Amino acid sequence: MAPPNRTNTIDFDAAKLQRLGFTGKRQPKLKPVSLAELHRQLNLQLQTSLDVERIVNLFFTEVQRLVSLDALTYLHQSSDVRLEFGTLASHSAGYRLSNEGEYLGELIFRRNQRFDEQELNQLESLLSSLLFPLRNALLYRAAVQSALRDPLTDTGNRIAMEQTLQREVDLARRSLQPMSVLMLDIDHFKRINDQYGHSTGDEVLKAVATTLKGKLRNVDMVFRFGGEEFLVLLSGTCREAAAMVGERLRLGILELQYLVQGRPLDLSISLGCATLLPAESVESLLRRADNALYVAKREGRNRLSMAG
Ligand SMILES: Nc1nc2c(ncn2[C@@H]2O[C@H](COP(=O)(O)OP(=O)(O)OP(=O)(O)O)[C@@H](O)[C@H]2O)c(=O)[nH]1
Repeated sequence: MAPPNRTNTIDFDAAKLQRLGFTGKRQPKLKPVSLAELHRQLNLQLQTSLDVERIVNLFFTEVQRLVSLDALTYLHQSSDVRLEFGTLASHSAGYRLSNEGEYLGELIFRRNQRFDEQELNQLESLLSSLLFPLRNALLYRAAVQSALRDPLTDTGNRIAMEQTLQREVDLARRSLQPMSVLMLDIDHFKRINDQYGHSTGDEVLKAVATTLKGKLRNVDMVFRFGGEEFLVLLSGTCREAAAMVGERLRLGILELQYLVQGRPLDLSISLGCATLLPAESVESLLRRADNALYVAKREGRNRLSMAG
């Protein structure tokens, strides 16, 4: 038998907030003292962080003082957030959270035992304490992310690249996993700007970035760290696999049919590939990738060169 699932929509406008227990009216069968106390505690605790994961985890832990749960899932696709706490269970109660039209994600409570009406009322009431901390954390996350993105190509910017590289190098060292980078540059990009204008140049940059992203796995990261220079970070990737990815990207750009004034542009990229050596620094890894890129340019462009 399929488990009974409940999906509800909650719009936390002012009226709803009142209905959830701030009107002074007692709700049937609720435990007003402990519910009120939990609201008070949640209001204090959830304000202490701007981290979405920490807030949802705190909420999951605290709510269990009133309603037992086995798991909690929180999803906010456009922010790229998917959180799972606890272990999967057969019964669920899902809520679509929004505040005055602003979508704040989906929250699913899960449990092996069916939820009763009183528990659902309590959960719904407690959700109101999550609302504003969660909204603030999502806004903060969006602000941080936009500070790390290149708005033209929607790839990571130089700051993001530096932060991520250091983290990934540390991780690769600790986990003894390989890691490679591809540094790439559009060939004769200046000619495109000179011949067709800067805005066409911008459109070409966007098309190249989109093609690169389309040819990579989700876990691979693309950064635009200079005018027409990109870095692809390939975690868990050895030299041979990185060379294959580099070739795939080179061919992808070569096959890109970008039309200007009805005619396809001749587009190509040159790439330098370097694989992290034991105890190597980020600076050294980048220097080797840059040297390899220089070799690819010198040897005629539209090619991949491997760092020694
Ligand atoms: N449209 C546009 N052009 C940019 C941007 N950033 C840098 N550029 C241009 O990119 C060009 C880079 O030129 P070069 O460094 O000479 O390189 P190239 O013409 O690609 O030649 P090779 O790399 O040697 O193949 C310059 O004309 C810059 O003005 C940008 O954001 N938009």
